[in-house]
Amino acid sequence: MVFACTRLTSIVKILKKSKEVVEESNPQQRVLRRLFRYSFSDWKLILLGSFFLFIVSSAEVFVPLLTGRLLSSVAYKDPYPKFRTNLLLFVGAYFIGILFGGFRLWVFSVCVARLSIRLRTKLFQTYLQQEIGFFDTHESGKLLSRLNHDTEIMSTTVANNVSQCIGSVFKFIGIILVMFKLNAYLTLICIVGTPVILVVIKLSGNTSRRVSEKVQNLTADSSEVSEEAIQSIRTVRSFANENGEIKRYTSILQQAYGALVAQAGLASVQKWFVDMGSVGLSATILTYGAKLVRENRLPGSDMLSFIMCQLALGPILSDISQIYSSLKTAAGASESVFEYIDRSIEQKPSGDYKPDEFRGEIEFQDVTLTYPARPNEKAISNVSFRIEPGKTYAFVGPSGSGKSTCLNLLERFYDPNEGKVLIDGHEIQEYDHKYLHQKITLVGQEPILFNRTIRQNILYAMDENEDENQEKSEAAVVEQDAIVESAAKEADAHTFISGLVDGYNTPCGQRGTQLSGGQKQRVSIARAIIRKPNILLLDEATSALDPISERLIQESLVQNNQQKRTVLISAHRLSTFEKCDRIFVICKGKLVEQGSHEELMAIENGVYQELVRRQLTDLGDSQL
Ligand SMILES: Nc1ncnc2c1ncn2[C@@H]1O[C@H](COP(=O)(O)OP(=O)(O)OP(=O)(O)O)[C@@H](O)[C@H]1O
Repeated sequence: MVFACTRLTSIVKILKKSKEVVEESNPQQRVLRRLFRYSFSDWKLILLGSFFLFIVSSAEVFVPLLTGRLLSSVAYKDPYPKFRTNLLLFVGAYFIGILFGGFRLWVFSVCVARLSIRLRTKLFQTYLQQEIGFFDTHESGKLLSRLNHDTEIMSTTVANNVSQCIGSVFKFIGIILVMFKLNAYLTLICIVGTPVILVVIKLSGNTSRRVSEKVQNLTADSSEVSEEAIQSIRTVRSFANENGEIKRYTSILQQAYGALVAQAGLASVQKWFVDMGSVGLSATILTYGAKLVRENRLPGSDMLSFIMCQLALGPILSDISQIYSSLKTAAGASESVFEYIDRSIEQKPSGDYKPDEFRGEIEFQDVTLTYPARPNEKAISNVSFRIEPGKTYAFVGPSGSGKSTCLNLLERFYDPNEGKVLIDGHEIQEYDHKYLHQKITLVGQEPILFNRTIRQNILYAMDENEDENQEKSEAAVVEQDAIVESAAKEADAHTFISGLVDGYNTPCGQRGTQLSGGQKQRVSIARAIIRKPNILLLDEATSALDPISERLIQESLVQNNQQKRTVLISAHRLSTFEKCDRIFVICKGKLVEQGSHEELMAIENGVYQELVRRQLTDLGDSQL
């Protein structure tokens, strides 16, 4: 007895010490604590679920005791009244366990769903607030895997474990109390054996965490590959590289399979140890118990109850071992999710400057930008220019020279590493985010449409459209339709849209794949101008259009610029830029020439002159 107690105390000390060391050095513990804090915001539900669990566990604890009593009542002279009472109690305990078990399941499933929603919303919100450079350096497949897969692991594991853990603790305490009541010596044997099993669980849990981290990373890689292949199916098909993509995908799955097999093997070994430990314990108890019964120190029915209690302890320990290893899995998933949630945005936050008057005068002062994905290469360096409001400017130059980069800076996709971008004399960072993007709109090189109708895509730019579910009056819908139609006309899109069977209600497909390149460009121009921006940025926005459509759009946006917008165009075609008020010639990230078409043509051996000459002789600009 003394030996048993000493052993128990030393094991408890070792466990305590190792816990302190692990807590200090192991960030996983911090991550898990944080995850639990997330789930504890549903404390009322958890409390309710715990109450149901308490009832279920209490009912289950009484079953072994009642079984023994049921058996001993048969030995009475007139066994039936006693037997009936015990039978009723026995069935009642089971019934209560089943009934409240259902309630418990329901409450904890609600907790899982709520936690999952909270985690996903938080992570999605975090993603959307990151600077654009973040998306240049983080693969979208990985981000989506964290959002869909890892948050699911976190919520199910945590909520289920909270439930399982509370249930196991209740049952464990209840059963130990019943066992003490039946026989203290036998109970002490049980208690001494239990920590040994717990140490096995702990040791295997550490390895299991490493393996599960690997599985999660490989799962993220596989979603990256599959997502890229599906999104680029046209390129895959045109190079007949379906098998190559399948091979890439299956090779990652194979690696994940290897890790999963190792994980399953580890779980089995752990289960063997735990179960074998339980069997060893049972054999010891049976031997000693039989001796006590033989010596009339313990009634046979109590021995039976004790064995049933001890058998019930096995699954509880097994549950605890599973809780431990699945918590390790959740810790792996949480680490990467929290890493994103905690990421500090590497861009100065927008200010709150919202002037009543916005003229649209732009100034670049010695601007240099290095993209985060290519930190050793300057995309543009020391670029300075001034743009007057209400005029049209063009950025011209060879491919990759830095034209789009200048426009990206005006959208604040990136902030300059050096120099300043000023609008109406104020640094662009000072402006309120929403305000700035109401005043400046970009039509990109490869416009992306959403998987919605043409009408919804154009209306995407209207602020009041933020809540799509909001009911609108008939008059408001008619007014909105008129606005959409007028924007589409200005973008020369109305004719082709009206020609479609479903007109403005035609779906565009994912990323606009159900429309032609030129149609997509026109819808995206309509989407940009419906916002009535003061500064319109057109980055190769008409490159896919036929010359007639391009001329029509130019006439409405540039020549008949009734709203006196400032228009900045990045273009390769002479027809697009020659009539602009002023042209900036960008070459290798530097502003090398500026002036009107005529002024630039007058520069002997100038870059612009060469560019035009090559276009006219149809050589293209690739060698500039
Ligand atoms: N997101 C990015 N991350 C890293 N480098 C980039 C990124 N976008 C552009 N670059 C690089 O910056 C340089 C300037 O690119 P930019 O898109 O401004 O050229 P451009 O003149 O608009 O070219 P094009 O006429 O072909 O559209 C190029 O070398 C390009 O490879």
